[in-house]
Amino acid sequence: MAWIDIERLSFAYPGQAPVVDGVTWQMAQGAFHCLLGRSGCGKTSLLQLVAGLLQPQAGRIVRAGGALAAPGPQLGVMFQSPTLLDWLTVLDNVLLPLSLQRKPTAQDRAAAEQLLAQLGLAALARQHPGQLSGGQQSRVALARALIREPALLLLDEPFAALDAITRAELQDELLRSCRARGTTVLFVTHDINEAVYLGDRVALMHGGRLVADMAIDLPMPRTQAMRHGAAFNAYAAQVRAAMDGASA
Ligand SMILES: Nc1ncnc2c1ncn2[C@@H]1O[C@H](COP(=O)(O)OP(=O)(O)OP(=O)(O)O)[C@@H](O)[C@H]1O
Repeated sequence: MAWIDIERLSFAYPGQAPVVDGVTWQMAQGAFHCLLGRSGCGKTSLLQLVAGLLQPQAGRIVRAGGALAAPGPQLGVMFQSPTLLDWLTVLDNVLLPLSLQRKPTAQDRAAAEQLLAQLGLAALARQHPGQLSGGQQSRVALARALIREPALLLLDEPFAALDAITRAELQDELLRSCRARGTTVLFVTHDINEAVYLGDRVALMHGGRLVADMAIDLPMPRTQAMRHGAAFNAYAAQVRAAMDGASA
């Protein structure tokens, strides 16, 4: 059974045609699902529906693991812009989802320090976000999304603004973190190579509809060398063809 079962979901902004139009989609627990599509096809709107930040006009989302609050302890969210608070230290930014609800404990602080260390930021814990590079800020935002060990992680083009090398590093760190915790991931991107590298499955959206949901059967863990291999390129070509077919 699917962990998240999206049934004939539709959503329109007031006075407009639907931007999510009868989407049916199953997400398996612990799997990395990429949602790929051209700009404006409705990816962010669908992610916000899954997050509970928008309410559908038709259809429903059934969650086998119980209702997910938005944003609650079971749900982590990360957007393209890191949206860190500059008056807080890096460590306190990571602890923010906890400190909005209660006073962080010594154990919470140790967990945050450990996450920062895993993401190569141990030395920057007492700095403020304005003193960090864009890639370092994205790492802090990723640590903040992971601090409550959410069952479901929703990411909306989180690495789109980064240079290619930093982006590749963060993709590997994200995969490692999510595999280690068994996190279910919905990752929105418009980059075919990113979707194929990260995804167990790549779902394709076009004009508000989900037009394909393809399995990517590449070995785990992914390695950067795979990007140059025949299997990776065959999947990228398959996804590209499906995108071209959808817009033909
Ligand atoms: N708050 C809003 N009010 C009205 N229309 C909106 C709003 N947000 C998005 N839209 C419109 O809904 C459509 C889908 O937008 P959405 O952000 O979901 O697409 P997307 O696939 O995520 O695009 P991108 O890749 O450019 O972020 C677009 O035509 C957009 O202009």
